[in-house]
Amino acid sequence: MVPSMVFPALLAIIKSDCQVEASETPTRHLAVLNVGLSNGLSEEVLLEAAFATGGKVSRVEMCPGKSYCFLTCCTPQEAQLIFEGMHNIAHIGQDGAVAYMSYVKEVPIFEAGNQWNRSLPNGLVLLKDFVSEAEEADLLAAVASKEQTTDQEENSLKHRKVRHFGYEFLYGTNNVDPNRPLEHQPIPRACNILWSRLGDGKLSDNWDWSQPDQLTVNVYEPGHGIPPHVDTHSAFLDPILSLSLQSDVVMDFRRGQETISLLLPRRSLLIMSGEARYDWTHGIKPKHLDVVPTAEGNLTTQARSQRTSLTFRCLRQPSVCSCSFPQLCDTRQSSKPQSQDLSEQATSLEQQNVHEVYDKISQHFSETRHSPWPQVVQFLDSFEPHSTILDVGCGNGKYLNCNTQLVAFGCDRSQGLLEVGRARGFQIFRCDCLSLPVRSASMDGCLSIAVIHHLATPDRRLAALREMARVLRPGGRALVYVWAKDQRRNDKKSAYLRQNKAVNRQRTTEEEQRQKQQKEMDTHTLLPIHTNRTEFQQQDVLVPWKTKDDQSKTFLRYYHVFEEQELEQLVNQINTEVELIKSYYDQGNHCVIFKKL
Ligand SMILES: O=C(O)CCC(=O)C(=O)O
Ligand SMILES: [Fe+2]
Repeated sequence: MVPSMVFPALLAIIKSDCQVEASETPTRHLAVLNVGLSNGLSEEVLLEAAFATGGKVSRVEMCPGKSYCFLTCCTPQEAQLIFEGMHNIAHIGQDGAVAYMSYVKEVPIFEAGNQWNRSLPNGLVLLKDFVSEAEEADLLAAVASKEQTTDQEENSLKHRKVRHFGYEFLYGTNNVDPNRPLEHQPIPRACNILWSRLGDGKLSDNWDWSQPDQLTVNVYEPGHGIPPHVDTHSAFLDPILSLSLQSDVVMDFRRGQETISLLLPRRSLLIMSGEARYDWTHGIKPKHLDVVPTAEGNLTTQARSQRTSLTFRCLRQPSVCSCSFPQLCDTRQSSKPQSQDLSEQATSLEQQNVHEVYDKISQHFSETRHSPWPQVVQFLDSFEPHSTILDVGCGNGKYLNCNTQLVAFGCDRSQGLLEVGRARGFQIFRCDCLSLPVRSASMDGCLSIAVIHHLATPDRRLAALREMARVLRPGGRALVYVWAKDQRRNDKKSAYLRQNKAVNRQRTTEEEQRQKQQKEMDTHTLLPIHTNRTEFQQQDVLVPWKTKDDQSKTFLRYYHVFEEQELEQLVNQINTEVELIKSYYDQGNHCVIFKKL
């Protein structure tokens, strides 16, 4: 079969997208059509299917926002194994997408996904070959021995099996009870070989402890993992040690949206201290295969086998943490009021930092919003004359008269902005985007431009999309724009970042003011105040708005800035039958068009 004859349309798309040419004879490279990030499929499910064919993959390129991806093998023969085992045969992911393959002459390289070539989080140290194979066997025997597990059943609820020594780690509270040491189950003596190996080095200079008093043993079968977490600050001192036995595994460290993956080889010791212990989460994805870097700088897949890890910690007493990393610190968090539930907190945040702010800044805000975005206009122009369009969160109504052939309505929460729009003669009404007073299936099109990033929980953002899906008629289409966390694409700064240069002179005073405001707020909120016209460090932020007349007066608007693919994933969760028909990045915004089926 000549694949390029079979899927000319799909191949034409990848050719025009990434200048990749199909090859009629086998090469090392395969394009996998119909399998990609935009149809919700991950590298992992793809690799499992490829692995099952017996062919070995040396590199994977998932393409941001696309429904295809690429695999590279060491030889064309390997690629052929995968081609023959998968093309039009393999059903990938939960929905069973059929994989269509084609040999290609080469593979494009995308910037995304390179979480390997980054430097490690500060305070993270990996000591390879920390124990010998003989010591590994002794340690495994010591932590497995039956006499020591008498008063504790292995806990299979957590998938992986866990066993504790010294003190039990209580998963209900994520803490230990210092008054209840496991008297009959001390840390096995076999572990003592480890401390002398650490004791004399510089490594231990900043440590809070010299010998651990708590050990958790985790036994992972292939496919098991541990969710991203931080070991409770108030429960344990610095550092945390983890010895890997029996199998390599990849551990992911995350801070905000940054992810760094690290291969923990069998018999290595991982030391998490300082920032790595307090400010980054660590976790292991529940997978059978890991993607690991090769010495040549490629990626390859590696099957996991059973892995046992020994995590050594030392209790903190009293259990009050005084670290300087508030983000994940339970001591800091618990001093904040926690009385309201999440949705109440979300509504009050939106009330204070969205609705009230827009009401106050409406006049000035409206003056800064005049030129319509070309791609939004293009979307509006794609409708037949006399189509009904609802702009949800229409602000001053600038999209309502772009195409006078349409019957366009707008709605907004902000009384101030509505007044501006009303004065311009638009048909607008006041409502909340979570409950549109509009009949179901009545609109040909919906717009939501820079609106749902002001909603403070994923459920509320999804609910807003569902409302739009509800009011669309079958066949109707919606366009949604949200602010992207990533304000730079292909090395090009968004308009928002580009303004930075112009205001450089003010920068220091702005930054000082921001820090001052942040200090004042710290006692009741953990949301960071963003420094305007710089890249986003976090997804949930307060963005300052300075009024025109009184520069000293700053309003803080709440934003949830979106990660790559986050908006697409929300669209996939809308229950009404909708189809994502386009997603793109436009000057600092993630954008989707979806259609009601
Ligand atoms: O398996 C590991 O290496 C880590 C275990 C861990 O993070 C924990 O038990 O808190
Ligand atoms: Fe941990």
